[in-house]
Amino acid sequence: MRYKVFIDGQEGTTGLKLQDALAQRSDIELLPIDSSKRKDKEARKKPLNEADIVFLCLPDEAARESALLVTNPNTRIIDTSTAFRSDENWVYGLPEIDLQRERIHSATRVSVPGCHATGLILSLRPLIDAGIVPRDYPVTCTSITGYSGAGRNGIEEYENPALAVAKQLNVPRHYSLQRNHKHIPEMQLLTGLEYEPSFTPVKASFKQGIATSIPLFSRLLPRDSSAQEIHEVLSVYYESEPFVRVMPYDSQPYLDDGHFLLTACNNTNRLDLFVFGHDDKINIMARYDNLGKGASGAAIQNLNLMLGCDERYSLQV
Ligand SMILES: NC(=O)C1=CN([C@@H]2O[C@H](COP(=O)(O)OP(=O)(O)OC[C@H]3O[C@@H](n4cnc5c(N)ncnc54)[C@H](OP(=O)(O)O)[C@@H]3O)[C@@H](O)[C@H]2O)C=CC1
Ligand SMILES: CC(=O)N[C@@H](CCC(=O)OP(=O)(O)O)C(=O)O
Repeated sequence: MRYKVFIDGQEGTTGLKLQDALAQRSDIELLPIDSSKRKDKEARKKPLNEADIVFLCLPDEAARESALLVTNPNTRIIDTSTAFRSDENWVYGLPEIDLQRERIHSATRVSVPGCHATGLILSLRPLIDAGIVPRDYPVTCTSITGYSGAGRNGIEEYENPALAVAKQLNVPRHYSLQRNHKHIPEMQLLTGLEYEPSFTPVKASFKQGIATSIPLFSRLLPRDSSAQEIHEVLSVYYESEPFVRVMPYDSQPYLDDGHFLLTACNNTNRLDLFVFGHDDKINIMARYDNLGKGASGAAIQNLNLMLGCDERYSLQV
């Protein structure tokens, strides 16, 4: 069986990566669209409704518009934008938690998690489910990401030497300083936290790779859980996951002279989870490719689950 797939937004960062990966697959026929018509509503309607699976790789507003253009009940949609992640009619595409894998398999509408949200949710959800981190814990998280997360315009800005000098883009930049980043609603919804996490993203002058870091204090946890206990819970939770690797406890040997290498999962769909800590202080870190498990890789993982084929098909571990 060959599935018809249409990528709406196929000339953008996420769309291009998806296209490259799917063009190699014998089980998929990519439906074309004339480049000059790619923003034309009428021209998009045809492939949107001929496809078995549609990927939306568009800004939020355009994704909402395209989803409404799909009237064929047999067309299933995978959306990479923020538009539907908190929508109860859509399945959140993070198979590693709870019953999401089964839900994704039978879903007609799947939203791909936000890049920053992926690290926070995978770090905390098992601990909240186990009662180690209480739902009212005051969670804070810092995430450092490569500039490709900002899409085509962001990439052009960083890769334009004159602009990069004028705007001092060689220096890491904090943003969403009002603690209002667009991933906060999905972070709260999918962890079940009572309060919004205090989330600080930082964009830096490297293209690809992301790392989230979440500090916890044993004395604020109901069972005074230690870093080692937290490591054990995460290891068991993700034991059989193909893409989540819980690294050995307090992995000093994996560090470069005490420094964390956040690009180590680039060009894979893998996410590495680390637990560091001593005495009262615990630090949970996740590293992955913002364009892999943070975007296109996660989109392909969801596609594989929806089609019932090997979850790892065309993905690097
Ligand atoms: N980059 C990343 O790491 C991640 C991105 N995402 C999300 O995925 C989506 C795509 O992001 P990304 O690929 O980075 O963004 P890009 O800006 O690189 O690409 C978006 C594409 O959509 C096209 N487009 C814009 N408006 C319309 C429209 N009305 N109709 C049809 N096409 C349109 C753009 O064309 P043109 O350039 O000509 O305007 C561009 O080709 C976004 O919602 C983003 O938030 C999700 C996870 C990670
Ligand atoms: C570097 C950078 O600006 N990153 C973007 C997120 C990229 C992303 O993947 O977010 P969505 O999937 O929700 O669009 C940001 O933090 O807003």
